[in-house]
Amino acid sequence: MAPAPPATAPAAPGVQLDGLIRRRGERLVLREITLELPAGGTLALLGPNGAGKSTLLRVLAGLLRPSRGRCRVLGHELPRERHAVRGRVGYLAHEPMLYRDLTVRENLVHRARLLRAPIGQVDELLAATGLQRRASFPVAALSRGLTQRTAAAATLLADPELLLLDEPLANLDPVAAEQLGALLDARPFGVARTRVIAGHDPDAALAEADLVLGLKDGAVALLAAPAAITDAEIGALYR
Ligand SMILES: Nc1ncnc2c1ncn2[C@@H]1O[C@H](COP(=O)(O)OP(=O)(O)OP(=O)(O)O)[C@@H](O)[C@H]1O
Repeated sequence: MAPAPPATAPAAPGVQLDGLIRRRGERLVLREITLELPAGGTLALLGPNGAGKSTLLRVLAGLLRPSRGRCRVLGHELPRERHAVRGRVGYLAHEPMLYRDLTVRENLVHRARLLRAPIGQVDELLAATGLQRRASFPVAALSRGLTQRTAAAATLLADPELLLLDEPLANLDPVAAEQLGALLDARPFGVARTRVIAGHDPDAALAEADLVLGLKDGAVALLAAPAAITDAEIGALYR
């Protein structure tokens, strides 16, 4: 007798890159990156300044087109099927994407409306990020760390399935780093989030990732599970 089909279709991979190339003018900024990250997995991006980490995150966010090769997130081809992942991907950029003249709360309400997220999430996230007392401050009047917390809260609206995080804990004091780290870690409801995290802390990357991509001058210098990576390989990435 034929085996019964699975009750639910397996989840599409969180991220699939196939020969991804991105040029800036004549320069190759990403050179032939191929990888697959299962849904619910965490990919850590490491590499020296200018290696291409932020550029890769921008491609995954649908903000830059691949020059060649393929990029799929949550099972959808970018940029062609970008509409299918709208509101399902949270991108915390290096430079916070906030309106500086609007207050913290106004920024979050505006983003919640755009994403059609329940407005109740704004208060939940203000509390979870310790921003309640600053909710009526314009973003322009916030310190860098508080701005980063606001940007993180905005990223989490609509409970995204895929988080793209560019140095998410930069500028945060230790308490805020722990608080935000926990928020960006777990998925409050349902299955775990898929995450791609760029950073400069190899120890943290090895501790939290399922897969590590080391980029050097846009090329894949390292692609392995943390347990298979040696100190020497990490060292070579930065030489
Ligand atoms: N807007 C731009 N125009 C032209 N070149 C750019 C632009 N943004 C980035 N680059 C170039 O693309 C390359 C990759 O930059 P990217 O910001 O992706 O690196 P990164 O690994 O994120 O660096 P960092 O660790 O410093 O944040 C660099 O050589 C950079 O100079």
